[in-house]
Amino acid sequence: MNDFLLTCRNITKAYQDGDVSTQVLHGVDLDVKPGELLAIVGSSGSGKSTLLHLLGALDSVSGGEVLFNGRNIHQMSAKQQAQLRNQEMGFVYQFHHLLGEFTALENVMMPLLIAKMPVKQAKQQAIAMLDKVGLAHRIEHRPSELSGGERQRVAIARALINQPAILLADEPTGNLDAQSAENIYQLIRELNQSLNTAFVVVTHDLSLANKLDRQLHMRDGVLQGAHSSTSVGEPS
Ligand SMILES: Nc1ncnc2c1ncn2[C@@H]1O[C@H](COP(=O)(O)OP(=O)(O)OP(=O)(O)O)[C@@H](O)[C@H]1O
Repeated sequence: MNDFLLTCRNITKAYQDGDVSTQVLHGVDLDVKPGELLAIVGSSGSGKSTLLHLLGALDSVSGGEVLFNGRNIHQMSAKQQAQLRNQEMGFVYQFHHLLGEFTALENVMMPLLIAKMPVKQAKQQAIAMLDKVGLAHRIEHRPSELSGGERQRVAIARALINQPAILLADEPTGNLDAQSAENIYQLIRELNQSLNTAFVVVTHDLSLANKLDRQLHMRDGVLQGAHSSTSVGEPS
């Protein structure tokens, strides 16, 4: 047993397309502590998004294991994985994936309604979360009526509404100007402090990566220097 929220041991991933197998991850080890802000950087195609998907059980591993609070998430049933994603993990995708026909408020309420919370309570909590991300004045706007930075903030609010222990974010500042990117960083820091949410952020934005607690480099499907400084386990 250890104190890590998320642990990866020797994860491998190969994509199979007919007879062609593309090995993308070559044995990734990673430990994430509760409340840690971790950046994963690396060149395009090195496997960062692939790893993020495996951390959230959005795709299956070819080998190795991912433990969340000591539980192997790739051995869970589809139903258990869905519950894990709805209640214990949050995701912010590269292109936010907000539902265009719904307002900011409805988008943020959605995970609560999926978790069967009564509408009135879900609405109150979603308004409070949108207030936390600085969008109290935009709750009735649809994604097309929001700026890029505002959309990212709605996506973050939606990802955090169930108070997950960890948020997995793919390029949360991608396509944003410097000021909007700085605002997203400030938001991550504030939410981390007020909710103790751990963040694993895949990013090309080095100014964001440099401000987080720890930065790891993905090179050719291997994460360099991935053991936490307080890890007491045997180095691999
Ligand atoms: N579904 C798939 N089938 C086959 N190959 C894939 C698939 N998804 C990704 N790959 C390959 O896996 C490699 C890693 O992709 P991944 O998206 O993880 O990289 P990345 O480091 O996140 O890149 P970027 O910084 O450009 O987003 C790439 O070479 C890509 O072509």
